[in-house]
Amino acid sequence: MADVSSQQVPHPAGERLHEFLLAAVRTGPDRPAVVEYAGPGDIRTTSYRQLARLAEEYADALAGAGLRVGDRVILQSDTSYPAIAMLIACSSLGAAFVPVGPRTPAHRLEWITGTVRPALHLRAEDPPPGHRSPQVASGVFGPDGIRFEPRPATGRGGGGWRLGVETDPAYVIFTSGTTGHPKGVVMSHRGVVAFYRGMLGCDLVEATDRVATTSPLQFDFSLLDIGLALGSGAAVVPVPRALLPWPRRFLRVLAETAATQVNGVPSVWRQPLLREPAMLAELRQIRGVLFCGEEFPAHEVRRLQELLPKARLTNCYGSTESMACSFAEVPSPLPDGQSRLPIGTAHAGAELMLVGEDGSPVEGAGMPGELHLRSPALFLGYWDDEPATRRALVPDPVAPWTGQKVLRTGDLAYRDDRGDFYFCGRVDSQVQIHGNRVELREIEHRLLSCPGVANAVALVVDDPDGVPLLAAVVVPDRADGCVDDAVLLSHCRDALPDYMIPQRVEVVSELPCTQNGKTDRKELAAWCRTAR
Ligand SMILES: Nc1ncnc2c1ncn2[C@@H]1O[C@H](COS(=O)(=O)NC(=O)C[C@H](N)c2ccccc2)[C@@H](O)[C@H]1O
Repeated sequence: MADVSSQQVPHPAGERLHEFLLAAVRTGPDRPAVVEYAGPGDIRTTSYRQLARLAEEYADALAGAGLRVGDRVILQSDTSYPAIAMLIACSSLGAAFVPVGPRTPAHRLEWITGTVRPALHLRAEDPPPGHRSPQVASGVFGPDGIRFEPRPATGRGGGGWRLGVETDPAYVIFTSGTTGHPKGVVMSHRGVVAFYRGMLGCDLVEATDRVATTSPLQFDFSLLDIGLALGSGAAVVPVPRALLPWPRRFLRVLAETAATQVNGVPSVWRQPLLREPAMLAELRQIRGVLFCGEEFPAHEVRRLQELLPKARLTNCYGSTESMACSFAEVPSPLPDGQSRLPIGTAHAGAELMLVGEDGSPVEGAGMPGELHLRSPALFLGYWDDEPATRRALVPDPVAPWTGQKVLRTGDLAYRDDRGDFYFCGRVDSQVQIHGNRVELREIEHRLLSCPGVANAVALVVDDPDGVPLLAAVVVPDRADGCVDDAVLLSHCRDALPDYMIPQRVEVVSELPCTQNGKTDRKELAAWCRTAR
């Protein structure tokens, strides 16, 4: 029986993900590890002992199916008790899990599968119809085990026996890429555990807490939530994603599961604040709210503080290449004149620094520069993409001779006179849509591949309520000047996740250009604001 719990002495090669996540089995085996909302009045609690046991059952079945150190496993599921047990099982066998959403478009799943060449594609029970590569063994998993379809050959040939060590990949998360395809962020056990250790130093959560997670498994925010809860001996509360668009149902989940910490991108709060303030104010058990992925508008922060005066708000900043790196407590109440939240400074064990265009450190308060992160939690690199990796992991600008690499975040920021950083934009065309990282060029690649489109630009414009939305401006290649919106959007849906589908399409005869002939995106954005 594979032993994935932490009863064994931590692995001589260093602590790995499964040992970190199950450490609480030793101190509180019967404490709640996962609290699931199965419907009104139907709350299902799983203990650390039960979680460890299911992970062991999965690990045995996977080992019996021939899974080995270094293999990859596509894990297609929402965040759930079985999914958490499965990622623990993969970690215990030294296999890297690749989380993807249940409704990942076929093109995207096919591309990810062809890129990471997984040994196994595992889907949560009752999966929606989706892409399955005939070359890849697959299975369906749930609380009762794994059902392989067909059972993959055991004892696969080639590649010798390897020992799992902490510098091995723990997971690969695919995020938007500028080449028109997503890029795989490879995170090691050492990196993710180092981040978790730094995060626990912020004392955000206690063992009696229940941490509601609202992010999909393929967004590393969910992995932060799982590590924050389980690393603290607390419980994870997966909020069913189908309920998030319905504020009353979302808040009912928080009430019935007695969630005390609620984590999510800022936009999860937009509708509850607008439509159910009274119901939100009744959730007095909530003592912490953590958000990340994009800026939380100050007026919404103030409204949330009014409704949940006891809750500590934490602005978490970072990128998937280090999971995150800073946790700034929001002043309560947010001072009237303050329109922007600080992202603070790096968590214990890491350092954020500003670098100017000339490559030298920027020290003074108020001076903008590009954030660089020096940390043991940095990713290993982008999957099979050395050039992109070299652009992201660069020599330490302060001491390039050491060989140490630091993460070049692409984020612009400045320090205030207390030394706290404030995010102030990007150096490229990456944007955040409801907390999701989006390379506009990936959308443009897809738009341009649609028959009938001669040119296309994707951009973010604010709707009349000031909410950012994704717009596509296309130039048809036909003399009749028409592009069928429905055809264009269907073409996008075949390859892009839902948050990357343009919410507005404008057809123009030509794109405005700057003097040097580049598309004038500022002019285009201004035109979009007036075009409706
Ligand atoms: N608090 C912020 N204010 C303002 N802009 C931000 C902020 N957090 C990110 N961002 C932006 O989002 C980019 C990272 O995008 S991402 O790689 O998809 N990762 C995320 O958004 C989530 C990130 N991995 C994470 C996961 C779990 C907890 C915290 C952070 C950053 O480079 C920033 O541009």
